[in-house]
Amino acid sequence: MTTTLTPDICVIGAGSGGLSVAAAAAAFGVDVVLVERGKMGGDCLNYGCVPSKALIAAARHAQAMRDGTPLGIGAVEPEIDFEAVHRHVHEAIAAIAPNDSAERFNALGVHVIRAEGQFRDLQTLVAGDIEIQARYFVLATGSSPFVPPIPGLDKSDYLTNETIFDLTARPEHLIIIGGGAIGMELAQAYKRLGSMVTVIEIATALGKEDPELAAIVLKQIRDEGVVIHERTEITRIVQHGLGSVQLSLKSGDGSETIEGTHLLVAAGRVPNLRGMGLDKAGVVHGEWGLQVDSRLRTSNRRIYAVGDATGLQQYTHAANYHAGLVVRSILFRLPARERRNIVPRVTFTEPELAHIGLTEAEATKAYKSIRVARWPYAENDRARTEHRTHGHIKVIASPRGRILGVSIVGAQAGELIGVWALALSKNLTLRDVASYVPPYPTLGEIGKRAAVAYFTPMARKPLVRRLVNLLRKFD
Ligand SMILES: Cc1cc2nc3c(=O)[nH]c(=O)nc-3n(C[C@H](O)[C@H](O)[C@H](O)COP(=O)(O)OP(=O)(O)OC[C@H]3O[C@@H](n4cnc5c(N)ncnc54)[C@H](O)[C@@H]3O)c2cc1C
Ligand SMILES: NC(=O)c1ccc[n+]([C@@H]2O[C@H](COP(=O)([O-])OP(=O)(O)OC[C@H]3O[C@@H](n4cnc5c(N)ncnc54)[C@H](O)[C@@H]3O)[C@@H](O)[C@H]2O)c1
Repeated sequence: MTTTLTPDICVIGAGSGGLSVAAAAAAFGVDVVLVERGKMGGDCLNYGCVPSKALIAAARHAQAMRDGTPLGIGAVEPEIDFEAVHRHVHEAIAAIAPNDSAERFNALGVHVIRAEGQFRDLQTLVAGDIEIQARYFVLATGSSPFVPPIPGLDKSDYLTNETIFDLTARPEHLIIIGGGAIGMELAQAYKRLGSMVTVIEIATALGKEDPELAAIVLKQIRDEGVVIHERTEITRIVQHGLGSVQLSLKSGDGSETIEGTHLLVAAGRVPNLRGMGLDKAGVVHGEWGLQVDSRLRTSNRRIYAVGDATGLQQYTHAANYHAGLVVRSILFRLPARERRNIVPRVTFTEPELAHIGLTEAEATKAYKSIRVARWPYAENDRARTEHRTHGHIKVIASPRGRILGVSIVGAQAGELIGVWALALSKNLTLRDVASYVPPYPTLGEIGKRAAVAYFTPMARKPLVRRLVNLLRKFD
C-alpha cells in the first residue's frame, strides 16, 4: 500500500548538504522528510573527507618519524601496520557517524526514509512505497567518481574513493589516474605509508591551483618519491589477473608501459542526477550539473539544489553554505545570493595548499590593474622555531586594497585561510587585515605581514614622506 506524505520540505540525499538543510529546517519546526538510498553522512563521512584526512594523519605521523633530524630527534623508519591504519580510519568514521545517523535526525524531528528517490511528476517524489508531495524539494544527491573512457579500464579491477579505504593491506604499487585534489592527497599519503606510487595526469597536476604555489607542493611530493607523469595520456589498460595492472602511456616524450598492483581512478566527479526523473520534474540539467539561479533554485521553482549535485564548488563547506542559502530562501523568503568568491578550498597535502577568491591569472583577466603581495614562512618566527619554513602567502588585491584572492602554501595553510574567508565574506580590505593584532608567535602572522607588505611601497612615496615631515613641525 502506498503512503502519501505532504511535508513542507523533502530533501533527497543525507550527505553534508542534505543533512544541513534538514537539521536547520527541523530546528525551526518545519515538517521535513529526508530520503537517503545509501549510507547516512554521504561521501564526506564515508568515502571522502573523513577517511582521507584520517589516512593523511597516519601518513603525516609516519613521515614525521623520518624527518625529525633538524629538530635533534634521530630519524627512524616507522613500522607501518596497515591493518591498524585501516582500523584507525574506520574508527574515525564510526566516531563521527552518530552525528549523521537516522536515529539522531529522527530525534531532531526529521522523517528519515531509507530508499532511492525518483520524481514521478512536477510535484511528486517516489521513495520505495512512499509518495512525497512536498511544498519544496531540495536535491542534495552528491556526486560519483568520473570514470574516463580509457580502453580496457572497464575490464580492470580499479579502485575509487568508494573502495580504496577498505584496503586492509598496503598496495605494493598504486597507480593513480588523475593528479587533482584526491589524486595528490592520496598519492602522498600512500607513499608515506610505504607504497610505491605513480600518478598519471592528462593535463597538469593540481591544475586548478596557482601554478606558482602548486609547483611547491608537487616538488615536495616528487622529492618524497612519488612519480608524477603530466601531459600524459593513458592509451590502454590491461589487467593481468589479481594484483597486476599494465598501463600504456603516451606523452611528448614518446610511449611507455608501466605496471602496478592497484589502480585508483581519481579523474573528477559527476553529479548524481541520473535515473532521478528530473525531466518529469521539469528540472533542466546536463551531465555535469544542474541549471540553478543565484539562490540555487532549479528551473522548477519548487526544487532547489545544494552541494556536489549542482556541479558548482564540490566541497563539504560549500554544501553547508548552499544549505544555509536554501533554508534562508525557503523558510524566510529572504533574498539569497550564492557567492563563489567566499568559499575557500584546501588541498591537504604537506605542505597544504589553500585558496580563496581569484587566482592571479583569473584576476589579471578580470581587472585592469592588480597588485600582488607575498610573505614567506621563512620570515615567520614560529615557522623558524618549528623548521616549517617552506612556503608563502600570496595576496591578490586591487590598487586600492580590495582583496581579490589569497593563496597559501605551507604548514597549516588550511587553518590560515580562515581569516581571509571572513575578510572576503565581510568585504574587509587589506587595510583591515594590516591593522588587526594576531598573537605572537603564530603562523597566522604571515597574513598580517603580507597585508603590511602591500602598503610598504606607499611609505616610500615622496608625497607621504612630505606629509610626515610636515606633521613633525606641529609637535
Ligand atoms: C576522497 C575525497 C576527499 C574529499 N575531501 C574533502 C575535504 O577534505 N574537504 C572538503 O570540503 N570536501 C572534500 N571532499 C568533497 C566532499 O566529500 C563533497 O563535496 C561533499 O560530500 C558533498 O556533499 P553533498 O551533500 O553534496 O553530497 P554527498 O555527501 O555525496 O551526499 C549525497 C547523498 O545523496 C544520496 N543519494 C544520491 N542519489 C539519491 C537518490 N536518488 N535518492 C536518495 N538518496 C540519494 C547518496 O547516497 C549520498 O549519501 C572530498 C571528496 C572525496 C571523494
Ligand atoms: N581537500 C579537499 O577539499 C578535497 C579533497 C579531495 C576531493 N575534493 C573534491 O572532490 C573533487 C574531485 O577530486 P578529483 O581529484 O577526482 O578531481 P579534480 O577535478 O580535482 O582532478 C581530476 C584530475 O584528473 C585529471 N584527469 C581527467 N581525466 C583523466 C585521464 N583520462 N587521465 C589522466 N588524468 C585525467 C584531470 O585533468 C584533473 O587534473 C575535487 O575537485 C574537490 O571538489 C576536495
